[in-house]
Amino acid sequence: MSGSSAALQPPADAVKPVRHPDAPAPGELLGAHYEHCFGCGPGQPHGLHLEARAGEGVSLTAEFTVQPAHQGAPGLAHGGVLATALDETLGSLNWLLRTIAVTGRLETDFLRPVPVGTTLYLEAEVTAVAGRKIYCTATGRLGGPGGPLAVRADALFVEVKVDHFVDHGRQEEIQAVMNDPDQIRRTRAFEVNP
Ligand SMILES: CCCCCCCCCCCC(=O)SCCNC(=O)CCNC(=O)[C@H](O)C(C)(C)COP(=O)(O)OP(=O)(O)OC[C@H]1O[C@@H](n2cnc3c(N)ncnc32)[C@H](O)[C@@H]1OP(=O)(O)O
Repeated sequence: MSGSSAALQPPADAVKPVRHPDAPAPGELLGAHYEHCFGCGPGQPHGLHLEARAGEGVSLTAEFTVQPAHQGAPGLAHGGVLATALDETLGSLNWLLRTIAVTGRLETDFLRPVPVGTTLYLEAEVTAVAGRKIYCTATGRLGGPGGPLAVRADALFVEVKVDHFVDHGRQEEIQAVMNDPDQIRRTRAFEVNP
């Protein structure tokens, strides 16, 4: 069974999402938003190393190859890892809106088992925006963009300020980010250039 709950139905005053004029061009790789992110960071040995690429409008594609470290059952991807891949892909959409947002709700359907060694081809798009609320949807297919549908998700992201991370993140990691001028510049650009 699939289909999102009432909590993920955009309200009547929701509007269509608008791609930010400074969003990466269609086809461009988005790059990691944080080196140690479990979803996309190159500094996480057992992370997903998911690579997202801008699409048309407020959409993107992403790929993730299931590694032995991602198993739940023998030889199969753990469902939580697959949910992470969907979450990360959906979160990457916010680069196209140039908005900082975190997952408020994520509803996932697991339709087919995903073996270790499989590359999951993900597609995501923002469907509606209502104030700070960003509604989006994603699919993951086996072996190719036209392959069998294995997972899908609907989600609500909520826009936050950079202070969200500064206030709640562990001091050690926050300080390390604060000491990295490139990271600060990248993040602040979202706030002063909405
Ligand atoms: C450095 C940069 C790097 C960028 C970093 C990017 C990281 C991306 C990583 C991938 C994505 C993640 O995993 S992010 C990590 C996982 N997520 C989190 O840690 C978020 C934890 N939750 C929270 O911090 C909070 O609950 C928030 C921010 C989501 C919402 O709190 P808030 O700011 O006080 O806002 P609040 O008033 O409660 O909610 C605003 C509106 O959203 C609705 N809303 C909120 N939550 C829900 C919900 N679960 N289901 C339905 N609706 C909800 C409310 O009803 C309300 O609607 P209305 O009354 O206005 O109609």
